Amino acid sequence: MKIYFAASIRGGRQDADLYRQLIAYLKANHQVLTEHIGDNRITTAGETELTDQEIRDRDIAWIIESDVVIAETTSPSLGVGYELAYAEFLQKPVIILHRKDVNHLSAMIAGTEYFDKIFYYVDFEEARQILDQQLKTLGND
Ligand SMILES: O=c1[nH]c(=O)n([C@H]2C[C@H](O)[C@@H](COP(=O)(O)O)O2)cc1CO
Repeated sequence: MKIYFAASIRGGRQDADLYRQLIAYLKANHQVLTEHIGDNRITTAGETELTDQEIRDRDIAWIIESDVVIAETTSPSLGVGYELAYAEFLQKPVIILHRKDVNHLSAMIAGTEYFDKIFYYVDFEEARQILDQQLKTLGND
């Protein structure tokens, strides 16, 4: 499957290592269109070699191309919120991962009926198991 992995960049890079681990795991069996999100050379400045319009247009094209959007939402990010709304607009399957006991997921995401696959997890291992199970279910649809 083609996966659009969404996670914070300008919203904060404190979880960049976790994003890298999740992307590496997904890449074993799938194509991840947004591998750069796990690159810890990307700081809160974002991808400085591209203009903001180039980033936005490329990412929307990738969401359109993707089979599923997976968002790690623990670090609040305007970009991830926008991408999730866009995925809803396109009726793309969406899986949301949010770490337990860190902060509350925005009501604008948690309160959207379309987002019915929101998982609260503790660590990479648990996230991996959730993704395994959810992607298997999607693959059988
Ligand atoms: O440099 C970038 N590259 C990029 O692909 N994005 C996209 C992908 C991420 O899922 C999301 C992060 O948004 P934000 O930067 O507002 O945290 O936006 C965002 C930026 C910077 O805003």
